[in-house]
Amino acid sequence: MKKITSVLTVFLLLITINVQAQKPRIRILATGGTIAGVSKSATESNYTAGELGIYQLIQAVPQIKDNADISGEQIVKIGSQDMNDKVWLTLAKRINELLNKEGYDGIVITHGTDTMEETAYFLNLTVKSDKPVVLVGAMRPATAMSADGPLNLYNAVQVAADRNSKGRGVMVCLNDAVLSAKDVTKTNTTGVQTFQDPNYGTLGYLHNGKVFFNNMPEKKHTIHSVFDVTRLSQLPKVGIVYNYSNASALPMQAFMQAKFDGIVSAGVGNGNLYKDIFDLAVKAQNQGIQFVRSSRVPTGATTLDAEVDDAKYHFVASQFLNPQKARVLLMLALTQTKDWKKIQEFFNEY
Ligand SMILES: NC(=O)CC[C@H](N)C(=O)O
Repeated sequence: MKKITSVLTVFLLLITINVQAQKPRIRILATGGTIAGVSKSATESNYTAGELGIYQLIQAVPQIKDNADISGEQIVKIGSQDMNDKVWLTLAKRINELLNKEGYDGIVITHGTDTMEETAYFLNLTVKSDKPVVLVGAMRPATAMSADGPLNLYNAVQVAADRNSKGRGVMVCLNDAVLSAKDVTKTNTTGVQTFQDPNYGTLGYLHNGKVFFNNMPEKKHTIHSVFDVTRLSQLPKVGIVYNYSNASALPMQAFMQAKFDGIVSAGVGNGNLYKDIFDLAVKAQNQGIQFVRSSRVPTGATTLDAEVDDAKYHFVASQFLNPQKARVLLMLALTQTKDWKKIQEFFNEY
């Protein structure tokens, strides 16, 4: 009996050692951006985004293999100013396969910073897993003096490999900060500290490659999201119109003529509209084009029924979503319903 117990103990010990030795399997999906950018010199500020491939990026930071089993694949090689619905659908579907069918433990996406917040929010609503998905980029090209890409990539892998990252939705990791896809925004055109959450602060931060979390996102995301793009090959068409003094209503007219499915307004103040845009918004809504009020102001919510009577016109208020993220949620909402009340509920919940 004693013999059986000791054999069993050794066996269990071996299993434990083996489990501990297994590093989390992290897949890096590369899309381009400055993190893969190349310049003629180390000090020049003009460069071409997205030049380096995924294997060069992985080779440049061998330390990412210390705590994770790393593999990579190239999805596209673009500056993120050219990001589009097709790449979003490819990314969402591929991530769902990798996490739910191929047994990966986490995903890192290298991405240009210009539209990173939009891709992050789209994935936050369409990834069907609570495993970590982390977007990372850089503000200085790979060839620059003090390039920020290598440390950002190392940090992003640490976040994707950390057990405590689970259930926090899609995250953005740059400059030692971990930010929520829903609330993060690019705040500076050139500085390495560009990504901020001006309303709620960070989800966490990194120090010496260790992740420390201090917040959990409250709004619905990933496994709690009703949006499913598995069978979609395109998304509803939604455009954004900008409000300003003496604003032209021509962009509004163009979207209506082109029969867009929805229009988001980057309003002034609490989502207010220039009068010509307001008149067309009422018409658009009556024609079945859903109108969402957001704001060009970087902080605070666009609230329901402030100066505009949303209930009367069946407009939707974007709450804390900026215009570019309100566009993402409206596109996904329109895949489910055309009912403005239901769409407003989505904007309250997500
Ligand atoms: N810092 C950057 O990544 C900007 C490069 C490029 N415009 C992009 O968004 O991909």
